[in-house]
Amino acid sequence: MAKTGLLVLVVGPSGVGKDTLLDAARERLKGVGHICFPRRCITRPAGSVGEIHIPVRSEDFSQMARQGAFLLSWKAHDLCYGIPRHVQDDVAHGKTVIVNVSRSVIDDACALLGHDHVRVLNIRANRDVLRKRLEARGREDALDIERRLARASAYQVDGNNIVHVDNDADLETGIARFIAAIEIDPAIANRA
Ligand SMILES: Nc1ncnc2c1ncn2[C@@H]1O[C@H](COP(=O)(O)OP(=O)(O)OP(=O)(O)O)[C@@H](O)[C@H]1O
Ligand SMILES: O=P(O)(O)OC[C@H]1O[C@H](OP(=O)(O)O)[C@H](O)[C@@H]1O
Repeated sequence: MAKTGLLVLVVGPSGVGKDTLLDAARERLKGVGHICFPRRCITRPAGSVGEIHIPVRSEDFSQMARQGAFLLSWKAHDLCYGIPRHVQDDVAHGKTVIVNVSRSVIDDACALLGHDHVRVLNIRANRDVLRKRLEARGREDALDIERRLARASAYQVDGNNIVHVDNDADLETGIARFIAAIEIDPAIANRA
């Protein structure tokens, strides 16, 4: 793979604000030509609360995976998620591609693209904050919220290509920190 291009993995527990921060960054960085924010394929019905995604029927997802449609895929919360394969070409062509992924696929991404082509933005907030946000979002029922909170500490995210972003304050502060984490990293902001 050429030396340009970067895959930026936005990770963190459910409810921490990944999609909200990504939406804000997508809006604020839309004039920055080399940065893109692809949509994920998810076996969740269209029109659900939260992120805009590419809805895929469960029966179709496994076939798509077998056919190589996804660069990265995983299961969580009784759903399947996939990052479209074209992301690999985008990175190879010098794009900075920013996506929300499971913490479980960080190692896969590094193995596929090489450590030099992967950055991780680990979004953090404490458990009480997660609970309040999941309840306020209202997309999941009480049992699903408990399962999501139980999963919150299931993964340790550490390593030398990781930037931690605290989203424990108000939204504007969280957005400012997230954008700063993108803009301060020359590898993310300046690759063209
Ligand atoms: N800094 C913040 N202050 C207040 N509310 C926030 C903040 N950040 C996000 N939220 C709210 O918290 C809820 C959860 O955010 P969001 O859906 O973006 O989380 P997520 O990390 O993408 O979760 P999931 O992994 O479940 O998709 C949303 O309703 C969002 O509006
Ligand atoms: O706990 P881990 O595996 O890191 O994250 C699992 C998945 O859970 C969330 O799903 P959703 O967006 O709420 O459907 C995240 O977006 C991520 O894709």
